[in-house]
Amino acid sequence: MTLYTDQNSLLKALLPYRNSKKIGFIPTMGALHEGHISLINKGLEENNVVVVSIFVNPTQFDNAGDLKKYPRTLEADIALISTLKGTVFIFSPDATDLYQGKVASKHFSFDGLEHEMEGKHRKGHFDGVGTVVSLLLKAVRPDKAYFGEKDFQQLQIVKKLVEIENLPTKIIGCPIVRESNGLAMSSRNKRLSPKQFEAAAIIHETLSEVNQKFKTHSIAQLNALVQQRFSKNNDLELEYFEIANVKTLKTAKHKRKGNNYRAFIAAFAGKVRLIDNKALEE
Ligand SMILES: Nc1ncnc2c1ncn2[C@@H]1O[C@H](COP(=O)(O)OP(=O)(O)OP(=O)(O)O)[C@@H](O)[C@H]1O
Ligand SMILES: CC(C)(CO)[C@@H](O)C(=O)[O-]
Ligand code: BAL
Repeated sequence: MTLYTDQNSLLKALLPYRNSKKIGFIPTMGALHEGHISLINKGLEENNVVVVSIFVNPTQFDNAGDLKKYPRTLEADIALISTLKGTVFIFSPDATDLYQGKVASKHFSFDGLEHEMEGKHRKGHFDGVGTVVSLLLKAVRPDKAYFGEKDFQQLQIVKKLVEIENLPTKIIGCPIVRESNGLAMSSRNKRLSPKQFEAAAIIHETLSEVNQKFKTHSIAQLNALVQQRFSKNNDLELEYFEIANVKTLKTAKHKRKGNNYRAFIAAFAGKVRLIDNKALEE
């Protein structure tokens, strides 16, 4: 493991890998957990070197409190990555080095993907994500970059970004890694009290119930079921539940033959916002 805190030294270190070797890339905001490690290990299996960026990107936050409280655990992240087998470069720049000037978002159109779910509830979020991922992909120039399905909408948007910007990187989606109670691993889980952590299992339980009932129930019935389940829970507040088409991410009101759907939840445990999703089997 080697730590780089500026683009120039990272780019120099990557030079010997540029021609015949493969470079894998895992962008993160740090506070690493087993979900991130699964992405890094996949990157190590498929490439000669893996770059892990650790950068809490201010332009994708619409909530100053969320940005301030975002867990920052660089020393522990370095220690965790040091236990892995293979060549890993950690890239942990400051905002001015990465943005090379004004720390601000560019505006993107991702064929409307940016207006759904997370886009509706976190203003400017996908402009911030698009801006920073574009900067990172242009700097690192990886063969493959790995993103988790926990942030399924982000994964689809990043695939669209490389298409729009004609970038050569292949975007790989990776399955969601969960805690033993089913809660999707997330850096923000570190902010949950033990009680909230247990209560948050309702998110995955609900998605699993929706999946079990998807064949036999209408979307309206499933919406009602989810609202009712959350209304009985005092620790979690539902922000949205949506069944959406996997390609357009548009809300599905009725099931249509030949379409694939996924169920999505965002919920608050106190001030901590959690998201999860599940593929629905017909
Ligand atoms: N449980 C998980 N399983 C698989 N991939 C994950 C998981 N959690 C995060 N990732 C992926 O890791 C990458 C970096 O995510 P990020 O650093 O934002 O961590 P996070 O745990 O999603 O944090 P948070 O949701 O609190 O921002 C993203 O591609 C994300 O989808
Ligand atoms: C892709 C990303 C690293 C961009 O800041 C972030 O949105 C994340 O960690 O999912
Ligand atoms: N993992 C998604 C990054 C964010 O919540 O801003």
